[in-house]
Amino acid sequence: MANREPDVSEWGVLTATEGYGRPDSQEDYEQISYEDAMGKTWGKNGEKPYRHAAHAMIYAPDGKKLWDMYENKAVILMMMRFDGYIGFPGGIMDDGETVEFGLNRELEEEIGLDPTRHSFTKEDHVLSYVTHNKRLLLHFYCKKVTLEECLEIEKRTIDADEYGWEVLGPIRVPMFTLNDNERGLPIFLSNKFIGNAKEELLYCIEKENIMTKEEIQVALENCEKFKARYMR
Ligand SMILES: O=c1[nH]cnc2c1ncn2[C@@H]1O[C@H](COP(=O)(O)OP(=O)(O)O)[C@@H](O)[C@H]1O
Repeated sequence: MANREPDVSEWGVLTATEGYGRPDSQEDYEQISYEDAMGKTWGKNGEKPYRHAAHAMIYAPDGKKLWDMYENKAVILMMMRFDGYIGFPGGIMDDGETVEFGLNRELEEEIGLDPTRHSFTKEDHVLSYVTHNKRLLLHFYCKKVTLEECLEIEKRTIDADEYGWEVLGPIRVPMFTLNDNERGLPIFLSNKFIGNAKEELLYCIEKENIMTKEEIQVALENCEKFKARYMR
């Protein structure tokens, strides 16, 4: 039988969610307050309302030195997603779920986080955004844990239900820069990140006093210099 492109209607469950995972433009992410995101029904009359999604950064202060030279300022957990983008664990809320309940459910499914030990609450909320393109209200959370807890959380990720499917593996952000000013965090920042995950990462690095605004700026400038030389 001749090869034939499957019709979109044959993609099954993917057709319902496929739009959410698509590459997107940074301009479409507008920061809003948590109250604004929660306080009204988003979407025009007669259209399906926007959905909520939540993602989270788990980190611990570090201090270990790479080759006895480069101090790793923190262990920050991200992940390689099914689509090749780097992001934080989390996802879209099911109907009727509160955002924090749905976030804890997603974290258990995606990284095996034990909700009896590390449950996320409103206290951990950092930022909210709306993206009209994807009709999503995005919420971002951040939690500091001890280094021991962080390493244990990281280990559990490969036993999670979604490991090997939606989540292809945990990733640590290199929180150091080698003395060529590029290898480490600057080159890491040249990766492809889903949604506004890169901005969320940098926001939390500053907010949690892991690096100063100036240090982050230098890393971003060195990332751009690297990209100008090696990427098209
Ligand atoms: O780490 C993140 N930070 C910010 N937005 C994200 C992140 N990960 C995903 N998103 C956004 O949320 C949408 C849905 O998230 P995700 O793909 O995790 O949901 P799902 O696992 O329920 O399908 C993505 O298409 C993207 O726009």
